[in-house]
Amino acid sequence: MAAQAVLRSSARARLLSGAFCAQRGGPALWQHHQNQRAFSNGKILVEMDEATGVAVMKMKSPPVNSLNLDFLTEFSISLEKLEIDRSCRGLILTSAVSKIFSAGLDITEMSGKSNEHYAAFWRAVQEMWLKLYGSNMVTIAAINGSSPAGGCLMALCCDYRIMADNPKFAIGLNETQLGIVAPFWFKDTMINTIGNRATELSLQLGQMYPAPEALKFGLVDKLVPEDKVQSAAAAAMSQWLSVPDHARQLTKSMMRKPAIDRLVKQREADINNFVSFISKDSIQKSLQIYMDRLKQKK
Ligand SMILES: CCC/C=C/C(=O)SCCNC(=O)CCNC(=O)[C@H](O)C(C)(C)COP(=O)([O-])OP(=O)([O-])OC[C@H]1O[C@@H](n2cnc3c(N)ncnc32)[C@H](O)[C@@H]1OP(=O)([O-])[O-]
Repeated sequence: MAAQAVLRSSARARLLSGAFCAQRGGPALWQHHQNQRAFSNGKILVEMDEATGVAVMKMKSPPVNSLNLDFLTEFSISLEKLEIDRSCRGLILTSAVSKIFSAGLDITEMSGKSNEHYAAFWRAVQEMWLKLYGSNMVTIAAINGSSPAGGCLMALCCDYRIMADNPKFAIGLNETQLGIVAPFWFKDTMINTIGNRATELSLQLGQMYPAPEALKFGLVDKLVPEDKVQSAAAAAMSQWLSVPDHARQLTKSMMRKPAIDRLVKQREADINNFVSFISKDSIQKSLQIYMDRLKQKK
């Protein structure tokens, strides 16, 4: 629980100190409408049902919800805001972009930038993971589209995953396909979900799994028709919320704390590793080739 408590109190301290606010012009305010409260930071829309204590967070950064520095900052601010709101017990994470959950880390943030930029970017990726994986809320991913790499990581951070039953939508940690390496905490998150052997296969091959295969591997928990993803997530949420919060939270922390502590202990070293890796000429070349291929495929 210590890591959890530290996460919570440091999140609150940063929010109250306005560290993020000064930088981005302040957190968005709640708008009230009957039993609903909502706020938007631009790339993130949040609607909370006051009767159920469930917030739905929609990622809205077209064309592909790629995770750039702005997006990650807004995401972490939004999550902090919900985390410190005692009336919010559950979070459904989904996408407002058709056919895409998230394309993962924004590759342009990892190409042709300064080492200072890479360090700030990686810290924001770590922050997103620490907050989402360590959240006290029940978190359910409503995966309504493709979800490679960092998008898959976000889904894996949630307690339960429901995906649209469409073989065109794929999910997985495909980093090796780009010539880059998922860090140990991406790997730990996947091992904690699907086990060691399946993770080894997935990570070495950079495998993307179409939705039906993802279900077989346990990468997602349930497939439903595309138009039922949100309602299925809401139904699963009521089941999860029927468990007393304190018992569920302690159990979640018991399962996840070792992985969280591992990153907390070596955050700076992990940032340094990322910066020295990503700034190598050979890695920059690989990313360039991958981006060119993405554009040519059109
Ligand atoms: C060590 C670090 C660990 C790394 C973790 C990661 O997450 S690594 C990340 C690993 N992530 C991946 O490997 C995902 C790669 N992406 C895909 O596989 C597909 O884009 C898709 C399936 C998400 C959507 O297919 P679709 O046919 O619906 O859409 P489309 O393909 O036509 O793309 C539309 C526009 O978005 C652009 N763009 C796309 N993704 C990214 C991105 N991540 N970033 C930036 N830009 C991206 C794309 O170039 C195009 O731009 P244009 O030409 O309009 O200027």
